[in-house]
Amino acid sequence: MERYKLIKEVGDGTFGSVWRAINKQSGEVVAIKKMKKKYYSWEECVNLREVKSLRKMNHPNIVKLKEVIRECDTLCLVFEYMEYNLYQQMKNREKLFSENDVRNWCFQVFQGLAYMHQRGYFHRDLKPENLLVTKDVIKIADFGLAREISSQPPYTEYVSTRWYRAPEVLLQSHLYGSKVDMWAMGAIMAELFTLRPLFPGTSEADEIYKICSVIGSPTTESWADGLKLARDINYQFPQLASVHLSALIPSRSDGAISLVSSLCSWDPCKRPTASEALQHPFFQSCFYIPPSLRTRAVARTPPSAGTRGSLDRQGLKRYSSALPNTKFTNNFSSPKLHASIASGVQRKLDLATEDGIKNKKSLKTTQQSKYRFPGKDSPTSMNKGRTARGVSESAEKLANMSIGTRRQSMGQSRPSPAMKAGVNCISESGNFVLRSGQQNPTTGRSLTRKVAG
Ligand SMILES: Nc1ncnc2c1ncn2[C@@H]1O[C@H](COP(=O)(O)OP(=O)(O)OP(=O)(O)O)[C@@H](O)[C@H]1O
Repeated sequence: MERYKLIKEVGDGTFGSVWRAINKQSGEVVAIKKMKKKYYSWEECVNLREVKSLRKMNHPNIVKLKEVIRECDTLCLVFEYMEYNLYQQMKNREKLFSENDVRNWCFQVFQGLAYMHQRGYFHRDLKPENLLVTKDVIKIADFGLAREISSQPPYTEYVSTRWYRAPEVLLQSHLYGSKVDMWAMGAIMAELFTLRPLFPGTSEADEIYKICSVIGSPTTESWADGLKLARDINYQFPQLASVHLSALIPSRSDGAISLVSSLCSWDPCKRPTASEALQHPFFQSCFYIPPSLRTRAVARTPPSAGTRGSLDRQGLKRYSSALPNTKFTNNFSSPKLHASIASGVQRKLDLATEDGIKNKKSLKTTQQSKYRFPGKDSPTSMNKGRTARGVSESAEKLANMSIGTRRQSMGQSRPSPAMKAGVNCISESGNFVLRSGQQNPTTGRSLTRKVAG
């Protein structure tokens, strides 16, 4: 760690505090995530989900893990540095993003997701805070909850930030998969368009209520499996009609509305895969430029997005049924500040109401979304209890909405017994470098929690 100079804390998440730092030798600016938990063995570090999954990823839209260092039982993950997260981009903005901005970002994220899903991983915690931006390039970060698709369900940990959490996870399905990322992307896309969260639930029950009030309560046709999941936990969906998304996301193209609508389908099987999303007519003007083919001529284009001349017929056909009577045009209307958006509804989770799930009122009242500040009082903060206890509590809470409970069995990895602390390092190349005896007494210090920027 003495090779790096820490400059400024730029993020404080559940698992680690993130610092902007400089590599003293090369001058390279990096982001160093200092994990809060102590790591008493190197095995523990290399088996960490974030390390295991990220080491296998090499994609322009996935944040690069450059180095892993264990020093004095503190684990530090060294990443390429990114300037902002998407939430920071949105929070103080008054003017809406253009449809092209949203298109370019989403096209890149879907490429990262398609790569990740094809490699057998899904992220499980996509949210604006985990999408990092430098100039017009966007990358997926925070693989702390990433799962191998081939790993054996049931998945029992507390998963994803509530506002972006897929209905099958809210209903405690143990068999969910990569489509949870697609749901989250639908919610994120809508938020990018309006600068307001689409489903700002104040509790898990309210989250389902908010979803029902936007996409309508599920039916046998729209999600038979979901009705069964609800029956299993004695949960009754509130009966609500859907609202056309164009009313909530005004002044956006039919293609944009159609994509958000298909991503936010109750039934995971009806959500497009990331590769299918890339074929959606919304992206008809985008194309992928493989890194090896990039030239100076396209240097100003985001590394993985460009302009595609011709409409992808297959994509149009696939999606023409998503919204009947939808015409796909390239005629994107200029964003107008909708009155309700201009009024500045933002988000802050009322923590007091989180437990109000037992209060049946929470199922009936549509809560007003409020301002949210990064790292504080956000639904993210609820993940601070991403523990076995958190799961059983949430399961119980949801079941308490009506009658009866279904208990989950939960496993949580226990830290290995303390081992002699040394300095371990794994580099970008994937080679292990053991640097024992280079302990830096200062690196074990505890950091104050502070959110910068
Ligand atoms: N590579 C990076 N470059 C710049 N900033 C970063 C980088 N990685 C993370 N950050 C900042 O730090 C914040 C927290 O990082 P991260 O999500 O990895 O931590 P976490 O403890 O896993 O958080 P969470 O509570 O979301 O699980 C991010 O939202 C982002 O603002």
